[in-house]
Amino acid sequence: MSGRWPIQQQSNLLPNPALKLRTILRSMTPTHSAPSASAQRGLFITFEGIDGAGKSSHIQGLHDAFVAAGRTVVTTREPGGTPLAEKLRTLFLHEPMDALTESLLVFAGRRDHLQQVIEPALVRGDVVLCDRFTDATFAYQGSGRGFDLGVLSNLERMVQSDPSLGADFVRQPDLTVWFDLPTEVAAERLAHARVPDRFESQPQAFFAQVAAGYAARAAAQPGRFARIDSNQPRPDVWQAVRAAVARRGWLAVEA
Ligand SMILES: Nc1ncnc2c1ncn2[C@@H]1O[C@H](COP(=O)(O)OP(=O)(O)OP(=O)(O)O)[C@@H](O)[C@H]1O
Ligand SMILES: Cc1cn([C@H]2C[C@H](O)[C@@H](COP(=O)(O)O)O2)c(=O)[nH]c1=O
Repeated sequence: MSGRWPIQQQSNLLPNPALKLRTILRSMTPTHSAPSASAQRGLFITFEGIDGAGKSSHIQGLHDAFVAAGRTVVTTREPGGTPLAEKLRTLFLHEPMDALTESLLVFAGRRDHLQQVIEPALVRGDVVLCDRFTDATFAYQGSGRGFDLGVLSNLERMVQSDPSLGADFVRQPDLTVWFDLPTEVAAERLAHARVPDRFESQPQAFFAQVAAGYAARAAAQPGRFARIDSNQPRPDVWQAVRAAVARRGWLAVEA
């Protein structure tokens, strides 16, 4: 796959610090398109699913489609998205820790990411495409690790609040594209893909719990979620992703 996001994904495997820094900074740099005629509302779109569900190429595809439609796009990821949060990501993915520590690390990075990257981009009217966000914390730490969902809800409210946007404001994605794939298919795909990190090396039973966590979040907020059947050839998955965005009027329907 071409473009900058895959370069950043590979940074986990590459110990070269200069390359890592370069790829992180790239992720924070908006891709500018031709100026549009009128100011547009910012859009916050997140991408979720168990490891190996196949998000990556479609994030790049949506990036290209929004730029072609005249939008400025920021492509980013969690854990990560800022220099501080990328440092936390490295610890998160590679150091042993319990579920509370995982949750605190990921929400600390999220706070920085929101303040430094996501909220400013939305104020500018950009499209923010974020590979994973808080639904991943509920799915992985909550459902996967069995960590207290009430504590996660409190952290979500605290970290995603912004008093300048209202006393009760809690930032949520405008759309969450959920790539749903049977755990055995994801395991098969990952077996051929890369060296596994701390999460990717978990057994299928863990991913079954994570998948149940995503299903519960989607059932609780059906308007925000678009479930994509990822157990199809890549072009069909792409059509479904594009249609989910087009249905909301944010991209034209593809001919
Ligand atoms: N529709 C598909 N059919 C077959 N293989 C696919 C499909 N989509 C992606 N893959 C392959 O599955 C593997 C995982 O895909 P990808 O890295 O895009 O998943 P991901 O959801 O971004 O994973 P992670 O969240 O773990 O980074 C890759 O080797 C990719 O080439
Ligand atoms: C945001 C977030 C992520 N995780 C897990 C999910 C994945 O296994 C990794 C991130 O790797 P990716 O290849 O970039 O998808 O981290 C999590 O456990 N909790 C979270 O909040």
